Amino acid sequence: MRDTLRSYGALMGIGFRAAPWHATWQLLTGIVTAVSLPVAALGIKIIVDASLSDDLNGALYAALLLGGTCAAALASVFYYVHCLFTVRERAGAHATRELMDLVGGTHGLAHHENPDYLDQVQRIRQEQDQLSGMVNATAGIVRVGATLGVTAVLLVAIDPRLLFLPLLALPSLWLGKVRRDVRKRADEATSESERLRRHLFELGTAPEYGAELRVFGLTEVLGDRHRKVAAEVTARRSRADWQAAGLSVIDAVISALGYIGAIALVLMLAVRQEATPGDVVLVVGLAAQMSSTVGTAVGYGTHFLQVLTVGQRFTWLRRYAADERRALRALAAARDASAAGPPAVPGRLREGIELRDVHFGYTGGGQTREVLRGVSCLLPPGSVVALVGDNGAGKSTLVKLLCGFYRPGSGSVLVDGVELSAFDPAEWRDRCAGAFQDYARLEFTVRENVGVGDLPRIEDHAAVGAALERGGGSGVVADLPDGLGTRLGGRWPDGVELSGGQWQKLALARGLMRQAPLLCVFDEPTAALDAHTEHALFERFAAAARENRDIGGITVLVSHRFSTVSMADMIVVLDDGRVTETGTHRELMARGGTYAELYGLQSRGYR
Ligand SMILES: Nc1ncnc2c1ncn2[C@@H]1O[C@H](COP(=O)(O)OP(=O)(O)OP(=O)(O)O)[C@@H](O)[C@H]1O
Repeated sequence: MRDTLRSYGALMGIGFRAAPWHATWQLLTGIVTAVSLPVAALGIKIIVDASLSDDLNGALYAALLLGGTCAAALASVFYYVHCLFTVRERAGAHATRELMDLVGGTHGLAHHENPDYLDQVQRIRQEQDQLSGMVNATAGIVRVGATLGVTAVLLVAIDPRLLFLPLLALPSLWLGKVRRDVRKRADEATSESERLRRHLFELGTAPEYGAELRVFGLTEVLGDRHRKVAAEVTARRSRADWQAAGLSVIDAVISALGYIGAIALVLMLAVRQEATPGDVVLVVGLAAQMSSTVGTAVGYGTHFLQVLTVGQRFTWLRRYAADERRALRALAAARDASAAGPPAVPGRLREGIELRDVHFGYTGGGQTREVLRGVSCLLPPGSVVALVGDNGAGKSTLVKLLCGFYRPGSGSVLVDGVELSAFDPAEWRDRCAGAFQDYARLEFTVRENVGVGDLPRIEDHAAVGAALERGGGSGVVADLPDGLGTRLGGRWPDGVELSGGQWQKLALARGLMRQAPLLCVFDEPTAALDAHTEHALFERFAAAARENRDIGGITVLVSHRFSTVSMADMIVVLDDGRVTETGTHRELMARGGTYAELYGLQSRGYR
């Protein structure tokens, strides 16, 4: 219950922080709109009774009441709708911004491997529109409550037995919930098939898979599978729709019986002179309003529960991020409390980076699978180190540990003898640079795309130009209509789409923006480039790294092309999470081990 209240408070907080006045006015004008309907029915009753008893003044006052109520209702409806859209829009922007901060602001990458985290984030991303809907859902429920409340008072004033009419909202609400559950069960039962249906559609229509589908003649197979899965989904969901329709009929019958019962009761009272003709008109009017009020209540109730479910995920994510921040603060406090204070990241590396018996595993499905099994090696200062090994040997994982994205399960990563985890993570990150396999295609201008690699110098055209030159991307820019100012990405009217290799060259340039990094990693960022271009680029990186020797910066290259890595000062061969060989190309060739064997195989393949 506390969690539910907290989620509710969080979503209302978003609405009220984003648009405080509009949110308040939405609630207030909602009440005015809601009350105006039964009050208008009351006005009609007074007019009828006053006219029948020749009370001209009473009829006129009632007419004024009616006119005033209608005017207030009309004005408040307009303002209500204006407030609704404003709150939704501003709260939506506020919520998505917070969502980006919560997901992107989490320090490491480990949470991206946590299945619970991934599941929650995926669902919130799908349902993020709902995050802005709590003020609206609340305003709707308040409206319904106000209408039912005033209606109940008016009916009780005629005869307390008429109270059963608003109470009939309860079975309607219950049936509405049952209908929602029926549909939800059908959605859940078909969610996997639905995901498959979407995946098949995506495969069949995405341009990037077009060539492969045609070569393998898969278009028809995919179409058949899609039809079959879609038929399954539709059959299950239409069964649920029929059940829901049956429940709606029961609901309608109960409402109709209530309507008839209320009119019969008031007519009986009128015959016995216990109710006026105006009372009959009032009950008929209120009973007619009742069915739409109950329908609205069911709609808003459902909406409220849906928004609340997303809100619970959102507060889960907030808590997760807060726990992570707390853990980081505790770490920082521990660093601060140590006698020497928190160590500063060195200006230059003197001893290098040492991996000492590093173990690391990914956790998923309640199990941890060890990927690095006791890795030990020293990356000397000022060196270019190449990491090689089969697919899945653990190269990328090692690179991420060096960047501080993950912490070893056991063992140490020491930077000049100091535990990497002892540094302020942001400070260490500022001294790292490079490019990764999964580089981002930032659809900004070329200057921004590259310049974000060193935010303080994003406007520095010369720095961006130099990084492009080093990353082999100058030729890409030369062909673009507005040079560095060209907008990238095919989905924009003035955007230019690039090839995979061209995007990759920009990602490389981005990774080369920072000045004097202590650690520069290139984790297969050249897979889309041909072997010669990769070789030339890596030679350039290595030359730049050697120029940077005075600060002891270490460059780590990961590649499957042995001809490319042969120029490194040190080659580390990883096999199934263990270092099996280290040395220069010459030393490893002389040893005649795995490296020599794979190098030989590859060079024969190229011949
Ligand atoms: N995020 C992850 N969650 C779970 N397991 C992972 C994750 N990333 C990698 N692994 C597993 O860890 C092992 C090492 O992966 P890693 O990406 O480090 O290898 P790699 O040597 O870089 O491979 P490749 O040359 O194919 O890029 C693999 O078995 C992989 O399946």
